[in-house]
Amino acid sequence: MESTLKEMRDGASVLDMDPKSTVGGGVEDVYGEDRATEDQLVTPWTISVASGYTLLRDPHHNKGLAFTEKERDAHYLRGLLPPTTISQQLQEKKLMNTIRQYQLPLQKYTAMMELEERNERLFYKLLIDNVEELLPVVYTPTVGEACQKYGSIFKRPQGLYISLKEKGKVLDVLKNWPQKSIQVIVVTDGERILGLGDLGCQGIGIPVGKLSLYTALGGVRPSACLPVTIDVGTNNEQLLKDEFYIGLRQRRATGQEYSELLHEFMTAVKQNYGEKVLIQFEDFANHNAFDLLAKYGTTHLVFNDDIQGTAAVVLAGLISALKLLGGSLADHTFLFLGAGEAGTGIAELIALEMSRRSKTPLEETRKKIWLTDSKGLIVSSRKESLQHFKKPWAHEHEPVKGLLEVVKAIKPIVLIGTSGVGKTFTKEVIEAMASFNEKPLILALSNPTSQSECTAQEAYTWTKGKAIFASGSPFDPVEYEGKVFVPGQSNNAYIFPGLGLGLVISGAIRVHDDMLLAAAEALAGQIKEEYLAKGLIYPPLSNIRKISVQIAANVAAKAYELGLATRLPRPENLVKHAESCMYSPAYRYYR
Ligand SMILES: NC(=O)c1ccc[n+]([C@@H]2O[C@H](COP(=O)([O-])OP(=O)(O)OC[C@H]3O[C@@H](n4cnc5c(N)ncnc54)[C@H](O)[C@@H]3O)[C@@H](O)[C@H]2O)c1
Repeated sequence: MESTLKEMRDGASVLDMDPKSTVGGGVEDVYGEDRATEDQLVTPWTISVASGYTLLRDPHHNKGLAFTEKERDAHYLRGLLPPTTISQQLQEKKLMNTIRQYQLPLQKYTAMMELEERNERLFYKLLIDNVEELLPVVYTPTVGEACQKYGSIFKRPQGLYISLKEKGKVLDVLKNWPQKSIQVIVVTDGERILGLGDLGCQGIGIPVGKLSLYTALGGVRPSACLPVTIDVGTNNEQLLKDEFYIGLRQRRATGQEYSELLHEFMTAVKQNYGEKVLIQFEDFANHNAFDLLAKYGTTHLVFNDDIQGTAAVVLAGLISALKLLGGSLADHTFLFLGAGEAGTGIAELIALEMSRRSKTPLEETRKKIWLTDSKGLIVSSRKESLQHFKKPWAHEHEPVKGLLEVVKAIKPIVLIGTSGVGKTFTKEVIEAMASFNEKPLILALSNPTSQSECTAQEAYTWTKGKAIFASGSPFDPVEYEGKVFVPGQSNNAYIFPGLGLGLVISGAIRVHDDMLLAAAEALAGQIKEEYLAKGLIYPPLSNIRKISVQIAANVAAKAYELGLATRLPRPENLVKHAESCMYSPAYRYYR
């Protein structure tokens, strides 16, 4: 153990250590806490053994009133806690009672963040057991408000801040992070936070939230997750004037200065953590997002959730919806409002799936898909002035402006909102969709709720109950003429945790489009007739850990098939293997 500790202190990768110390060749577990079964004793290692007051203030090992009598004796806790001993279940009950009493979502968010800083396992226990209730608290929509007000609610840094001040020293900054065996990094530059625009350094709330879902929904160990904000300034005037703003007080650096800092970060990550660390780009503005993905996609294990994760979750919903609509994807026409990262990313994956299934060239299958941006329908006469990622969608058609006119001209069966602008699916638009479709499929994907293109209530009432509806942020069930409609949540939270787990357990070194298709197919495979009967095109989020296992296994299988996996030999049963690698929040007993 002495030598292991020394290696940890020196930053040696766990992969360099005794191979028996890893879980079945899967997710590494430096502390051995997930390796032992729950009735075995484990040691609460930090760098030294934490005990007494320090142990109570160490969120990784603190159990509060759940410390047993024996542990209180062995770890110098006598007198530091009131005499009662309670179970993790009772702690969970108490905290859920408290959280439910808060009226404002932001109060619930703050309570959850404070819990994470106090008792990490209890935080994850709450999140996993109450996922449908707490996902909107730690993730969209509340995380959006938290980012907007981050300066005021900021208490302890929850991630790594890399600003222009750190240029030339990024590797040293990474070394300051206490955990050495990182497997997943979520990084943002804060320029396009949800549909809320440029929130600069305060965008850190998004990587923090996403990574808590990597653990809760995908089972990646919390200590293997690293949230990062790259701070190159902000163009948000309100934040620049806000005395509580926590970021650099300057306008955004662009061009060479921007790309040099990003490049230094990408290089340092690979140098410090190796080739198998997953870097998820999150909420970058589209003028950088596509270029970063293209630039680093061939040298790093990178993934853009807005472009690729959204695409996989929407494709999964569409594959499920075919059971209600009939026919194949290629038999239908799709229209997007919004031709940015999410819109073009989804469109491309749909076209790819159609192409693979019908053995038709991609250029042909793209013609079933139409996109609209702020200037109207994307058509060939606009091609010269279009951004590069919009060009493949410039089909032959006369120019059309206004969504209602576009809907009438294209007559899609699927209408997808990805513009980030709320209330754009008006009554007239939705009624038009219902006038020529028996079952129009309406996906209002923009986040948070305020930016949703329409509400679930509007979609069901304006189509007189004909619509199949899903949205990016959650909506409650709607009763229309005696029937209850349950809106699905088309959110990439269904995909990225399982996808990440699949990449980690296979030791994948690149993300390939076929892995996204594999993830989408695994998710679609989880939809049952009973859900479809209620109008749901996604399975309930309460099953998410099981869903993530299926996604991880499918993604890992694809990684092995493509020769991109490095954890050899390939485990025979990938579903069982994925399951066995997942983090459990149950308390461990300390010797
Ligand atoms: N549900 C999910 O899982 C999910 C995932 C990713 C993104 N999103 C949401 O999708 C939205 C867009 O994200 P993005 O990354 O694609 O942003 P983006 O900035 O890359 O793209 C926005 C697009 O909308 C267009 N647009 C803006 N105003 C418009 C208008 N009035 N009419 C028509 N088009 C307009 C822009 O020209 C651009 O093409 C955000 O609200 C984001 O939160 C949801």
